Amino acid sequence: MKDILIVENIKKEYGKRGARYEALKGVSFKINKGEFVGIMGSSGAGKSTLLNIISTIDNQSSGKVYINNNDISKMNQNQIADFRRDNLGFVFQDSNLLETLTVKENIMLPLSLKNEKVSVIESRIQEVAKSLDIESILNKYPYEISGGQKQRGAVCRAIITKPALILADEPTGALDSKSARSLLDSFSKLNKEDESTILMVTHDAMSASYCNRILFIKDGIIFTELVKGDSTKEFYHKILDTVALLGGVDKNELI
Ligand SMILES: Nc1ncnc2c1ncn2[C@@H]1O[C@H](COP(=O)(O)OP(=O)(O)OP(=O)(O)O)[C@@H](O)[C@H]1O
Repeated sequence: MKDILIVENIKKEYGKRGARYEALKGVSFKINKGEFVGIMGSSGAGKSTLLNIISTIDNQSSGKVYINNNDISKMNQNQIADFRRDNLGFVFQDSNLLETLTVKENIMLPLSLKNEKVSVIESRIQEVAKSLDIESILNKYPYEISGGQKQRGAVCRAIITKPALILADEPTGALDSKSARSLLDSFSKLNKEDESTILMVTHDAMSASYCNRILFIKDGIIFTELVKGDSTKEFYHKILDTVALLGGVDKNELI
């Protein structure tokens, strides 16, 4: 099985001497091609810090990150920008679609920046729009469509380059539950049918239950890991129990 992501003993310190804070205290894990992995943990546990390092947006204090066999700490700023564009797809809580461009223009942006041929761009847009069921809104502007449709547009933009790894930070955080489920169904479909590898940070147990595996972070370390078995319902309840154990949420509030 090919490792798409290898995180080796990552540590991250913030602040200067005398006021140092260690946000990550030695985090190690691997993600195989075709896995859909969730990261959970209470506020301040270090999830965003970890995702920012894997995203190449921030640097670790020590440790290694390999994405698709590349040691990202060895790259200069130009190489990192190209690497990010070619290998990573990002989906955030807000779609971040550019308001002055149509949905289609937003989605094609990463390929336009690569000077890809128009015919290639056109056929790839049709492919991703069909897969995310947004063919009918391609010519609309972001202000003309719903939050769920915007997020599906953002996913199309993230996958148009066929990235090795999709990084999603609370992608359903701003959606109602129906739109959230529809987006998560799309992630599952991409994962199962295209073997897309997805790493998703979420606070939400329902969203997490779509993953194959969850890493729980507490105080800068991986506290535990849950692997999905045959039953999604059982997995969901185990997630709730673990979240309660971590002290993040009262289990009874979530049911
Ligand atoms: N730039 C920074 N300077 C100093 N401390 C920071 C910085 N960024 C994060 N921290 C600290 O590092 C710890 C981990 O923060 P991080 O944002 O990774 O947590 P998180 O798990 O993503 O939390 P949340 O779920 O609330 O977003 C926190 O204690 C935070 O205060």
